[in-house]
Amino acid sequence: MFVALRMQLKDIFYKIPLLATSGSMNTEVTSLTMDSRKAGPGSLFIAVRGTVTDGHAYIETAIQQGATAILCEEIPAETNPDVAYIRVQNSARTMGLVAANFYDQPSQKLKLIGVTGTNGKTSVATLLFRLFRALGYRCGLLSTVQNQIDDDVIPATHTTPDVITTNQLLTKMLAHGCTHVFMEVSSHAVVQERIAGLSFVGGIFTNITHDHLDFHGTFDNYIRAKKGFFDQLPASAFALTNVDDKRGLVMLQNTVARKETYSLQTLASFKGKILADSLFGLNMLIDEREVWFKLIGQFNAYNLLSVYGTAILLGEDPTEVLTMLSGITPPPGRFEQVVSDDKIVGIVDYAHTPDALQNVLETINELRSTDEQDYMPQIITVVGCGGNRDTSKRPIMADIACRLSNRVILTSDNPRNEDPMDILEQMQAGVSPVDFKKTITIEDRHEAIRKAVELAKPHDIILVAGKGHETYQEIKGIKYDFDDRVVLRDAFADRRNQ
Ligand SMILES: CC(=O)N[C@H]1[C@@H](OP(=O)(O)OP(=O)(O)OC[C@H]2O[C@@H](n3ccc(=O)[nH]c3=O)[C@H](O)[C@@H]2O)O[C@H](CO)[C@@H](O)[C@@H]1O[C@H](C)C(=O)N[C@@H](C)C(=O)N[C@H](CCC(=O)O)C(=O)O
Ligand SMILES: Nc1ncnc2c1ncn2[C@@H]1O[C@H](COP(=O)(O)OP(=O)(O)OP(=O)(O)O)[C@@H](O)[C@H]1O
Ligand SMILES: N[C@H](CCC[C@H](N)C(=O)O)C(=O)O
Ligand SMILES: [Mg+2]
Repeated sequence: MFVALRMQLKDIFYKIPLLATSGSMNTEVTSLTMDSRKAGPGSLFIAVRGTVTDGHAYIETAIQQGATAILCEEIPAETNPDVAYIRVQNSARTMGLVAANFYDQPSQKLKLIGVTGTNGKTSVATLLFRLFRALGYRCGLLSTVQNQIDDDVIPATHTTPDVITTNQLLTKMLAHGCTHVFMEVSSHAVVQERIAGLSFVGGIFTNITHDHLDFHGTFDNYIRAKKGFFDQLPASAFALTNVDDKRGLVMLQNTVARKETYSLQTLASFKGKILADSLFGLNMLIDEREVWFKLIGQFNAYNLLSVYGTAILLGEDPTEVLTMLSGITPPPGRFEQVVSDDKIVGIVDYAHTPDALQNVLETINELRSTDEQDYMPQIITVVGCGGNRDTSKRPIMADIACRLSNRVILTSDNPRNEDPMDILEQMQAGVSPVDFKKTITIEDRHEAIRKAVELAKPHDIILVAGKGHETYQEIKGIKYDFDDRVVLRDAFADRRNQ
């Protein structure tokens, strides 16, 4: 059911602090937008200062396209008498409050849980979504891979959508009868106020390591951004943190939410222990109960523990939660295995940060040594680093790949607007002279994966890192079809036919 929205400015700005207004607050608004290109008759255009340009420069364009009201930090020198202008301190933050009022506070009408941290957000949010569906609830998911309303998949453009889109999606979720929504909260989203005005019942912190220093400048700023999410939680919410992470408690320093912890190493509200970890899954002890899970690796033990803790904090029964959780599969592109007929194990994983790459490779190294055959399988890693993103992680990731693999093929991963060879040279700079002979540099990712398959012998493990679920390779503004899993599968098939 689609209900056309129509609201007067005085209702949209109910209880929102304003610095100045010009024009009538009885003006009717039928849509919200922060992009002049999407403004139409009856729009409220919100001028936001961005990283590339300033939305204030597009106020006139938005009015020409029919916008009847403008929310901004600076009212233009020349105003249009038919348009209402509202000046506020921070238009990005106010946009969140406006969106919540316009859509009638959807986040307050369901249980919204946010997940933040460098790695594990998609994994934890998706596991929660799958768990709560298995427990019988109608659920929503906002994640890097996709947004979802029960079975209905809505493509995602960001890890955390802009706040107007989020409120629209929450409204659809409510209409569908969803009671629980799990969303990723990226550090960009916190800084850009994409979560302003949302009402969370809980927040989860996974971990924090090196990433996005291009955007945040320093590691301290990055920590502050993640912490900003917990600072915003209300007293009625819970804040669940990983105390095995050095910054786990820092995250909760200033929150008024109820503090809860999880750990594999120390005393915590939710305590877990790994009993066995293999290519078939994890055996863990959680709250004195022994359970087998389908996920692999220590990092997934943390993800599972945070999911368990969240479910208990939301009032679910421990035994039922563990029973359901033991049957749940990982999200796409997270340690996804593609095995050849002659038993080469391909692993496609979204590890695109130094910490994630290290975790995945350490896991592969540990699991490899427990294999039964006489032959010690070789690890061949195919990896690249994204263009127009944090440059400082490039040499570090190449070094980690070399230290933890027998062969490394350096290749492209969404070069975007950069020259792929520049990125590859920056990666090569991190490789020690001793390790250099392990590496081959092949700019074309397709060729790189085929080379790995050509080099592999039965039982070897090929890790294709960085793109996981992605189905494109972005080069100079164009997204070409590309899927690591498909390329790997095709290369295995060609090997069989040779
Ligand atoms: C660096 C960054 O985060 N950019 C985001 C930001 O864009 P921006 O600040 O560059 O915007 P801008 O181009 O300067 O424009 C400023 C304003 O003018 C408006 N405008 C602009 C042009 C015009 O003709 N008319 C007009 O109205 C724009 O709509 C915008 O409101 O705000 C936009 C609207 O919300 C986002 O789409 C955009 O995401 C870009 C595409 C992006 O790639 N973001 C990535 C880095 C990101 O956000 N990633 C995180 C996950 C990271 C992780 O944890 O791994 C995510 O949450 O997805
Ligand atoms: N708890 C964890 N700790 C460390 N590494 C993890 C953890 N969970 C997953 N990983 C690794 O990080 C990769 C990305 O995981 P995931 O997609 O869940 O993270 P994310 O935080 O959503 O990433 P993004 O910032 O791109 O949205 C996985 O493919 C895996 O290699
Ligand atoms: N959310 C992350 C994903 C990075 C994935 C990697 N494949 C890349 O393109 O760098 C980003 O937009 O920075
Ligand atoms: Mg994610």
